[in-house]
Amino acid sequence: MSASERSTHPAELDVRDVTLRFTGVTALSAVTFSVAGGSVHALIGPNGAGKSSLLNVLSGLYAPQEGSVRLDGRELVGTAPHRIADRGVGRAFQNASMFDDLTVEEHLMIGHHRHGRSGAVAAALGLPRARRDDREARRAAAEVAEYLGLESHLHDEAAALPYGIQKRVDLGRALAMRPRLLLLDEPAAGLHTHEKAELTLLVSRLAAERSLTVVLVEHDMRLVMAVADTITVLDFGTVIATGPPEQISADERVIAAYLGTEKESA
Ligand SMILES: Nc1ncnc2c1ncn2[C@@H]1O[C@H](COP(=O)(O)OP(=O)(O)OP(=O)(O)O)[C@@H](O)[C@H]1O
Repeated sequence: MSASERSTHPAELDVRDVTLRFTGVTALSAVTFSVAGGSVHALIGPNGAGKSSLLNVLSGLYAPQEGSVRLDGRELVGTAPHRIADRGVGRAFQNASMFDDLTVEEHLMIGHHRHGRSGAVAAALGLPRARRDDREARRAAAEVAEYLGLESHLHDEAAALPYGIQKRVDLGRALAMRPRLLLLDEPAAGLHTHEKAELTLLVSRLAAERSLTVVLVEHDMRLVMAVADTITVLDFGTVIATGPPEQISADERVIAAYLGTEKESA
C-alpha cells in the first residue's frame, strides 16, 4: 500500500510473543499486548526493561527472532523501516536531531514528502507534478506548524532553536507524514515543567484530533497517568502488567518493580 492509498482510520496494533535477543541478552521475551485504534498506549518500566528495543521492533529497526507485530492484521516483522513508514507508522525520537541548515518548514516538508509521487528527477526538472507535490508539502507543513504552535518559527533554522522547540519540530515531522500509528520515544525527556504540561495536553488531544493511535515510551509517570488509555509494564524484557492507569498504579508487581522505586526516589 502506498502512502497515498493509505486509509485515514487509526491503526490497530497487535504484538504477539515477540522475543528479541542480542548476544548474551534477551531484551524482549514473549512480549504480547494489543493497542486499540485511536487510543494512547504507554510502555513503561525500569531502565533496561526493553522499552526502546520494543519501539525499534515496531518501527522495523530491529527484527525479533520470534513473534509477530500486526498493524490492522498485516505483519510488520520482516518489513523494511521505510515500508513500515509508508504503511502509516511515524516516529518521534528521544533526542530530536535536526538537519543542519534546514528551516523548520523544510523539516516538516521532509515528513510530508513520503506522500509525494514525483521523484527527485522530476523535482530537479521542475516538472508540474513535482511543483504540485511541493505546494502540497508546504501546505501540510503550514497546517502542522499551526497545530503545534510553530508558525512563528517556520523560517528559522531548526538546529539553532531551543531544545523544547526542536522536540516539537521532530514531532511535527512525524505528524506531517500523516501517520495512523505514532510512536513517541520519551517525548518529555529534557523538557521544562511548563513544556511537559503543554505536551501532556497535546498528547491527550492527538489521537482524537488527528485520527491516530499513539504508543509512547515515557519515564514521566505524571504524564503517562494523565494521557494513557492503557499501559504495558515491562521488567527485564517481560510484560508484568497491562491495563488502564488506575489498575497499573495499584498493581503490586508494578509497584515493586517500578513505581515503588520511583516513589522512593521522589
Ligand atoms: N543494540 C543492542 N545490543 C546489545 N544489547 C542491547 C542493544 N540494545 C539494547 N540492548 C540491551 O537490551 C536490554 C533492553 O534495553 P532497552 O534500551 O530496550 O531498555 P529501555 O527499557 O529502553 O531502557 P531505558 O529506560 O534506560 O532507555 C538492555 O539489557 C540493553 O543493554
